[in-house]
Amino acid sequence: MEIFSYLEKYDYEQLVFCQDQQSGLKAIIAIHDTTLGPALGGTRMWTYASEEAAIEDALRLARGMTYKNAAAGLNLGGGKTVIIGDPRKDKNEEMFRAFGRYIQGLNGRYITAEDVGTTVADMDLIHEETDYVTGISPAFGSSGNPSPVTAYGVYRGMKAAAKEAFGSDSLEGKVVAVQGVGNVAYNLCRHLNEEGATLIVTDINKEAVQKAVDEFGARAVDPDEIYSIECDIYAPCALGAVINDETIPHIKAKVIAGAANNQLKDPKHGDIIHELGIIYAPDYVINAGGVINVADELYGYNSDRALKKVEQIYNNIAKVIEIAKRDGIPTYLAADRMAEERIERMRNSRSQFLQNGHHILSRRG
Ligand SMILES: NC(=O)c1ccc[n+]([C@@H]2O[C@H](COP(=O)([O-])OP(=O)(O)OC[C@H]3O[C@@H](n4cnc5c(N)ncnc54)[C@H](O)[C@@H]3O)[C@@H](O)[C@H]2O)c1
Ligand SMILES: CC(C)C[C@H](N)C(=O)O
Repeated sequence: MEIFSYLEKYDYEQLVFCQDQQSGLKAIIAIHDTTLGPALGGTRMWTYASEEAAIEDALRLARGMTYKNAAAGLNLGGGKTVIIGDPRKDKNEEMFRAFGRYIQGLNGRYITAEDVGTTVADMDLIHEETDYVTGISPAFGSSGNPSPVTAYGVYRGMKAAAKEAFGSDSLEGKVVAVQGVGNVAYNLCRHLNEEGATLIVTDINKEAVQKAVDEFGARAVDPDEIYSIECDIYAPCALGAVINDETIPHIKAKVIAGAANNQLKDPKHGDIIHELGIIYAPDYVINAGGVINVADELYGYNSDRALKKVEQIYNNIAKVIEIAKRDGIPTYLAADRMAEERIERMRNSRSQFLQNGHHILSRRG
C-alpha cells in the first residue's frame, strides 16, 4: 500500500501508529480533516485480516466522520481509531490506558468515543489518561453509551424518508426489515414497535434475535434472507457494504434507512438504487445521533439539549432529499454536497486575526 498516495487521494491530515508491547496495543489513529474543529470519532476494536485492512478501515471511517460531523452541523472534524484485536479476548486495562496516553499526545487534535467493539468502560479507562475522550460514564457527568441516542436519530430520519416514499411519516403498519439487532438496532426496534410497525429481524447472534422476537413480536429470518424479504423499509444496522451488486436485485423495500456506517459498497450503488426509485437515507446523516450526543459533552453535557439536536436528523434527511430532487442527483451525493459546502464555507471564515493562538493585535511581553 502506497500510504502517502492514499492520504493524498482524499487529503488526509495525519495517520498515527501506536504500539505498546506490554499491553498488546496496536492502534491506528486516522485524522482526516480538522477544518471545522478537532477530529472526533470513535475507536473500533476488530480482528482485521491484515494490517493493510486495518489501515484502510481507519482511513475510510475517519473520512466518514468528517462528513458526518459536518452534515450534523457540529464544529468538529473527522477522525477514527482502529485497535487491532478481538474485543472479547484481547482487552486489558493497560491497553486502554496506553492508548489514552497516545491520544493525550495529540493534544486535542483527536477526541475519541465508542465504536464497534468498545464500551463505556473502555472509555472510562482512556479517561484515566486524557480528557480527549467522550462517551464516558454518566457518573462523570458525561453522556455514557451513545447507542440509544443513535437509534433515536435513525428512527427520526426513517420517518422523514418514509414521508417522501409513502406520503406520511407515520410508521404504523409499515413492515421494517432490520439487519442486525445489536446495541443500536435493539433500541430502534423499541421505537418502531411503540409506533406500531411490524418488525422482521435477523442477526448472526441467536440470542439477540430471540430478544427482539420476545419483546417486540418480531419475525425472525436467516441473515441471507433479509435482502429479499417483502417489506416497506430495509434498515441495515450491522455491517457496511451491504448495498452492492449482489444484494440490490433482491431488495423490495421502497426505503433504505439504517444505522450501519458505509452502507454503499461503492458510490455507483447509490446511483443504482436512486434509478430504481428507492429512497436512501444517507448513512452518515441518519446515524449521527451518537456523535451529536457525545459531542455535547464538550459543552458540559445536557441530555435535553443533545436530544433536541438529534431530533433535527428528521430535518437533515428531509433537506438531503430536497437537494437531491432539486438537483436531480442521488441522496448520497446530495449529502456529500451538503457536508462539503459547510466545510468550504467554514474554511473561508477561519479567523484572519490569530497567529500562533494569539490575536495579532494583542500586545505580548
Ligand atoms: N453505536 C452507535 O452509537 C453507532 C453510531 C453510528 C453508527 N453505528 C453503526 O451502526 C452499526 C451497528 O452498531 P452497534 O453499536 O449496534 O453494533 P453492535 O455490534 O452492537 O450490533 C451489530 C449487530 O450486528 C450483528 N451482525 C454482524 N454481522 C451480521 C450479519 N452478517 N448479519 C446479521 N447480523 C449481523 C451482530 O451480531 C450484532 O448483534 C455499526 O455499523 C456501527 O458502525 C453505531
Ligand atoms: C463518536 C461515536 C459515537 C461515533 C460512532 N461510533 C459513529 O460511528 O458515529
